[in-house]
Amino acid sequence: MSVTVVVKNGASTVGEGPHWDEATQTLLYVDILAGDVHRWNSVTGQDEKIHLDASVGFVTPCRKGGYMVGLGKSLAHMNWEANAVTNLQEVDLEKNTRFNDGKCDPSGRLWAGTMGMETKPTVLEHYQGSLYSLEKDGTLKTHLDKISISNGLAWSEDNRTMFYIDSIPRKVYAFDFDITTGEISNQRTAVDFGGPDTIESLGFPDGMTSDTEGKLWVACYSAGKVVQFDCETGKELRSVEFPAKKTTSCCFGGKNFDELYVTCAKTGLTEEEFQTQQPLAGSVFKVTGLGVKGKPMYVYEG
Ligand SMILES: O=C(O)[C@H](O)[C@@H](O)[C@H](O)[C@H](O)CO
Ligand SMILES: [Zn+2]
Repeated sequence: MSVTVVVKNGASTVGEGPHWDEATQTLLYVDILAGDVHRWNSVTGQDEKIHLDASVGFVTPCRKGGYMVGLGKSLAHMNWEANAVTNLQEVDLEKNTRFNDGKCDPSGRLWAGTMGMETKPTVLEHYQGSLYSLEKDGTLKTHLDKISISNGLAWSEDNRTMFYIDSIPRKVYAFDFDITTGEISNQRTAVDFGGPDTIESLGFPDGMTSDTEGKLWVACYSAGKVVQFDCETGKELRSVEFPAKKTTSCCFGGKNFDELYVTCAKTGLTEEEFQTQQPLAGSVFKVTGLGVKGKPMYVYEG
């Protein structure tokens, strides 16, 4: 197994939301607080970016062209070439929140959640966020409220379970998932990161993905790790370490979906800490030789 840097310091704030675009062999990711969407071309090695006028929590391609982004409190469609953004839905009207992580489910519906504004990483007013879905017909549904940091999403191989992270309780939740109606029910804890004594070693669960064996790969923010968990037992199976502490999310990519791409944040480090301790903060990493695979990511079908 080896970890390499593919985009050194690609993000200047919070690198997040990696999405492998199979058709173009590019990796999309966001730099949340900078308001930037990045596109790294694995063939040419070029990293291009587009700047939007609010924070951007996630990016995901649309079947019809362009991308969906979580822009401030809006779900918006972005046309990269035209540098044009169209707001489709606005949420949390009375609240001081922003969209954070988002991802499409196996039927092409978009799921995304919000969080309160952090005064520094992981410090924020709790319970201000909600989890939403944007149906393929463009309607918005609210599924959960009182979320603190809405984060990673993943679905089981049989599409009957949805996994979802709220970073502050430090839990990966499982729900029964009805792919036809898009309803979630029967919330339980799949992985519990444990009590305060485990913050040092495991950090906060952040973004995640699943492999073809149905195991979850969870980025452990502030621990500099991505950990593979068995979602049936909640047990840690394997751990991959990175030369940056604020690991935020991961996805499988590459021609065979056997490479794990990992984003991380720089926000919260002083310039001195960045220079002397974590000069790779904000970079995008690639892990090869894991011996597991993911599969093509879902896109918005609306
Ligand atoms: O990456 C994210 O999802 C958030 O936007 C970040 O702010 C951090 O990860 C969070 O502080 C720890 O969970
Ligand atoms: Zn996240």
